[in-house]
Amino acid sequence: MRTHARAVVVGGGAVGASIAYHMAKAGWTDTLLLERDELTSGSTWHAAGLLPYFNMSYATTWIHDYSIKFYKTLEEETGLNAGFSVVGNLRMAQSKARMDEYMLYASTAESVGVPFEWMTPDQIKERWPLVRTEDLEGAIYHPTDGYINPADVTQAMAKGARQRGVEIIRKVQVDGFTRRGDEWVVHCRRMVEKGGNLIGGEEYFDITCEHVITATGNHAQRTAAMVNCYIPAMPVEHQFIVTEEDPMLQEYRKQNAEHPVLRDADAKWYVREERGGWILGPYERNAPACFKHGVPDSFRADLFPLDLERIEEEYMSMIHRIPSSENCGLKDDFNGPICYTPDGNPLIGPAPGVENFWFAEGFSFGITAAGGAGHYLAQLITEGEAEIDMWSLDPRRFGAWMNREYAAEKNEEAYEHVYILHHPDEERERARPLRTAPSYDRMKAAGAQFGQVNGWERPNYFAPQGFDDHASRSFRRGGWWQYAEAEAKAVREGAGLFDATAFTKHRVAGPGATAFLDWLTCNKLPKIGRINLTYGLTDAGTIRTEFTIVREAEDEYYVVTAGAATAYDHDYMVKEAAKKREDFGWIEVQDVTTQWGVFAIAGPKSRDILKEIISAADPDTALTNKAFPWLSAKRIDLGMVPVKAIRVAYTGELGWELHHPIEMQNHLFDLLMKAGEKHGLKLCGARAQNWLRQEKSYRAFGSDLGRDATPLEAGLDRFVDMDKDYRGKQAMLDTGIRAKCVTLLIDGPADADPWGREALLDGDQMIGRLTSGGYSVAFGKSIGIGYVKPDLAEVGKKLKVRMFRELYDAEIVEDSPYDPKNETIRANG
Ligand SMILES: NCCCC(=O)O
Repeated sequence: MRTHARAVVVGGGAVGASIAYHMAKAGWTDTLLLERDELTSGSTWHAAGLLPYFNMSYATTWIHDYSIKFYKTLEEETGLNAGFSVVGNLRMAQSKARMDEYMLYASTAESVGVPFEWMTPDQIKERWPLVRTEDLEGAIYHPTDGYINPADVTQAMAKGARQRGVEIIRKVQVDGFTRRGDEWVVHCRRMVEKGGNLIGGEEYFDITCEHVITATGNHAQRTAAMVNCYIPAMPVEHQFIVTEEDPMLQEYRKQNAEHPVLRDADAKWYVREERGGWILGPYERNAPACFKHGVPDSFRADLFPLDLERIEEEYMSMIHRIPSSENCGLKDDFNGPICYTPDGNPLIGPAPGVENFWFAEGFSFGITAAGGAGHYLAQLITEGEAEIDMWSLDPRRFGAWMNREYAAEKNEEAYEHVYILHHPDEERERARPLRTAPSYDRMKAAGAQFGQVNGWERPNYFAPQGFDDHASRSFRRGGWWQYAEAEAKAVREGAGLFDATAFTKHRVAGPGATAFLDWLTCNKLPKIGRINLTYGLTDAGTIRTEFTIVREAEDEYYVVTAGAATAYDHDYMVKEAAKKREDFGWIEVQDVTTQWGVFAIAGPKSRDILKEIISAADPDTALTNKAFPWLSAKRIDLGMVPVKAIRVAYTGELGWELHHPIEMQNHLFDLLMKAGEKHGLKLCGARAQNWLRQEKSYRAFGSDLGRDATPLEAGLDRFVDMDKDYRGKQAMLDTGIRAKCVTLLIDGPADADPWGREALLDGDQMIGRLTSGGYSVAFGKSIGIGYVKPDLAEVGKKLKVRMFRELYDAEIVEDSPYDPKNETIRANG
């Protein structure tokens, strides 16, 4: 019996098999895969096997692209034919808005290099006459994807893994994990078998390893609980039905090739051919989450009963779209659990708070994702970093505040959203409001239209009462655009107040704190009372986290990071601090996010407003440049509220962040609003802020800054100290400059701004893409931040940006096109 492996993969579905294969391919041949039943016996066996390219997320698009290309190579390597039918993928649109959605998606496809074509209704009809097209606007067509046999592709990957040295052991149940020194002990149980028959009784044994990777599908919550984690990976019932043969389809097929997989997103279904009939896969409303409290042990390769009523609408719409299907009876049905997460993306990466333990859970597109997920996760484990930015899939993007009830609500919503029109300005509605700052009700009464960051409600913009945000959403300038424009102007001309309570805040203190942060980040640490913007790097030298560090005392720091990244940053700092305590001394890392509310006041009038409420011997001088210089931090008192005031403003105007005890937020809000009345203080939201920061070329973590660019590529040289040593420095230098971040002013269409994913072209060559986009009130045109080939990153360079299939002029401008000398930020008074 095997007692040790370098890596143990738990779960023998498509994802687990792919991970084992890719770990071995990466050189970790001492990998063991454990499966409690037979390979594929979880969700894999009842998956429909679709391999769609279409996905709005970059990381997921890369992953799907890898899978599709990889599956095409498997037969040659393993001799097993996985049944890949490269029939293509026709995604139909019933409305202009849907075509707009496809055009935005096409930006992702174009920048990743995924082939696609546009089709008119007539072209569809000509090629596939069984499809009704008179109510269609058009379609996007991917010729290179299709579908595969899920069980066969899993077996092929498993065979490939074995050929590369992986051992696969079936019928082994993992009951727990214990950390022993630097190792994991995997506690296993096996049913005693003889000659293929269970003969009763159980065998218990342990396997030790360096790394554990779990791909346990519907069992994800139980698996995570074994290492004291909660992850919101919970299955939702998904049904699909198979019809009897369609005589008209059979007739058609005598002369023609198979139909592509047909997707009528507006009708919320896919349809593909299956043995002369059709498979219909609906993504209907009201599909229930299941196994909220775990999968019963009795549920093995089982299914739920079909609920035909729930999918009646989608069934009828298939008949509308393919009239010949009306006469086909129902031959078979599947209603099985498919794992979801609150945002519909899988969880691929480190387990929060746990060393050398990796999740590959929550896959709702498991067959399409398996190949790429295995490949990039193996890179992450064996090389320390993947070549794509995996942040949007990182398990730590979800906070520790989530629970089963939340997951059930959101995962049902994610299921329903598979085919819903995804406006880039969409805000999903379920499980809200949940995390609210105290001023939420006041903001709401003032017209706030909220978005969500890590569950926190945060105003996107303020509109008159009765304004319908949902109806205002668009791929172009939505109904909210005018309010964001007014807010952005108010900040440039007067003053605006933003709620930034969602920011992640940590206290890092102790005798080892200074040496630790100095090693963790690439900029010089600030002096006491000052702040610095700085970056934590990955081992590949790319940007892992953006930190605003306030030094409050010699060994005491207040560290502010992105609101979306609380668990991600906490996990990173805690794990790294634990490793460095021996070298540096005691380091305390405490998440204080929920203790501090944050307002940001910005604009030329912001000082005048604060003067009215500051408790100081001389309010007129307390906030001057001398008393309170730019990039410094101080404790001040505003009314009765003790405030950590930080002189920065993400909008690029004179301003302060006011970090205050969260329980005093309403008092502070009322004070600010009253004092601001005569100065025209305007409540503002994240949309205006996002536009304003682009005028200053302030990069946003998560879109402009991520694990695929070094700070030097991101043009952040002024925040990079070349003299000191820090994590990732050498790798950053070795990487060189593969692409360069630039700001562009864009003469786009009259009714739209870029969203930050559009392709950039030089002539007809794609040379980069936008990572942010919006509108500039200072220049009266669209603006964007993006990455281009380094030799083209010259001020004045004229490029084209593709929006809605058309090319528009874009020009690279000097960084910080608004107030390049920072005069307004430094304004005295
Ligand atoms: N399991 C994914 C089904 C949705 C789609 O292929 O469009």
